Amino acid sequence: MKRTIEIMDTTLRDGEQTSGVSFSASEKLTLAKLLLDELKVDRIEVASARVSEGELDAVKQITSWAKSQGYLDRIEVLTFIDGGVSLEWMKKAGAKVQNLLTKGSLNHLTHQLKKTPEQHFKAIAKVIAQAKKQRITTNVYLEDWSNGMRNSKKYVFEYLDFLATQPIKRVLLPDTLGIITHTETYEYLSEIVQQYPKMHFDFHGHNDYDLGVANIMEAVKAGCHGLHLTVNGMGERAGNAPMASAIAVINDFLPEMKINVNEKALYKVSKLVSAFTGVGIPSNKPIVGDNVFTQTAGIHADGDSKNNLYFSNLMPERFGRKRKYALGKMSGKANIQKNLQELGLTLNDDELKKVTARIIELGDKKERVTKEDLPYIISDVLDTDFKQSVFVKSYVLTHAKGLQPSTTLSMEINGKTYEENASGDGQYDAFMNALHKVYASQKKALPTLTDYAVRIPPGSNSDALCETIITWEMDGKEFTSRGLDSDQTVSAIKATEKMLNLIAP
Ligand SMILES: CC(=O)SCCNC(=O)CCNC(=O)[C@H](O)C(C)(C)COP(=O)(O)OP(=O)(O)OC[C@H]1O[C@@H](n2cnc3c(N)ncnc32)[C@H](O)[C@@H]1OP(=O)(O)O
Repeated sequence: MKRTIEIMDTTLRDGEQTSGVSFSASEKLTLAKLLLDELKVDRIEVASARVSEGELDAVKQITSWAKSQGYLDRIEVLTFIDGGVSLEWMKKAGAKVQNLLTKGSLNHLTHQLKKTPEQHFKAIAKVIAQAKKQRITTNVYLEDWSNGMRNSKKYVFEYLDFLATQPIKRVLLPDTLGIITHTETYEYLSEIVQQYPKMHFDFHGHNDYDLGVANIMEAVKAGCHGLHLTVNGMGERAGNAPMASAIAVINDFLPEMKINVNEKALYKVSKLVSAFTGVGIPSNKPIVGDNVFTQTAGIHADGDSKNNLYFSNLMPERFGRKRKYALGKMSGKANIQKNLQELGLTLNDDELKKVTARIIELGDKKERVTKEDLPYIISDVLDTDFKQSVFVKSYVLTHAKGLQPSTTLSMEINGKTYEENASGDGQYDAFMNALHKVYASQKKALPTLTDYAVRIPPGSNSDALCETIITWEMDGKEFTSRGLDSDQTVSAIKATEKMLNLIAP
């Protein structure tokens, strides 16, 4: 029978300890719903007690929603040994599970709390008893436990002996500074799990040596019952073990384990956390990075069409994503064919060679080429019949202090001229609102904008040029268009004009 591993997400507590990150109450509530209902993690840690009024409000909103869903026992708050102050805070917040922060190393106990083990255990027993009286469940963190195992093992086991006598639900073992190797993780946890077979142990890994995922894997093998993870590996310093990679590793390499997490929701949650925190996802971040399902080299693209030679278990569709084929100087015919197929275009061998040569030439100049540029390149290289049918003819963009930005827009579509005005939250938003009016007047739908990135193009030799790359979605298909101009809004409008021509009948 498979052994179930509980997944506790701590993006909203430990993840928020990323320098410069602060979630608003409504963002915390939105993420709490997504984490429990769509990603289907078992538990979430949502805040540390006592932090601020804003945190209190956020936890109140989450507990009130969770209560209505019957989820209160899945919402956890980190608390302190403070004579009941944290418990009072929890009561106000309506939370029912505390993760009590205690000292897992003699070093921390002696130098930070300046207590003896006996004094510490007595104070902890008091908080646990108080919590029990208030019907609050207690889990206990042994902060700096990994250092404790290295330097004060006798203390750790004395402490665990004491905890075994206490009415607690789980023992939470953090590698607080991310200092242990995968071998130590396995060794320390095996010893503990075997010595206390009736207790539940969670492992909480940090990523300071980039060993977060390796360590959670060993923790599971050693018999741990739960893992703490954060979306995108958010967290203090180098962050925590990242959710997406950890889930894929458990599913693919530990088939005797069962987890409830829904792989298909990993990408969506990752994007939302990135949007709320303003912390970008590195393009090579496993599972969720922009580039991780893109084949760049011509040989790889070719092999994909020949018995799926370059496919692995890590299929993009598992995570709600799609394989892409990059265009640039490392492209061969196969990359271009794959992109043409998606656009519904066909070229003969000779044409394909010419287009490939042009794309390599553009790549050599460090130009970014997207699938959506192909019709323009083909038309240019082969002097063929890609006729632009949609033109942004002219526009006025206004931006004045104290007034909403607005746009007056004139478009030509299949030879007919349309004019509209609209306001918006920014100049581009106003432009899009005017565009929507033009298309609505013809009963035509526009794609949804799903991503918008602005950068200085590499190799442009001028910081006055700016490139806007917009990702769109329509009828389940995702596509990207690109515009280049010295003005940011104009570059976005150029990218939008390209998109309009691609969807034009
Ligand atoms: C494993 C982790 O990631 S732990 C993360 C825990 N969460 C947080 O720290 C949340 C953010 N922190 C805060 O908002 C604040 O630090 C608060 C509200 C918790 C406390 O603020 P302050 O009262 O100003 O104290 P300060 O931040 O200086 O914390 C140090 C005090 O906490 C004490 N302390 C350390 N660990 C604990 C503990 N487990 N339980 C109780 N007190 C503790 C220290 O001994 C020190 O006390 P002292 O001033 O008497 O020497």
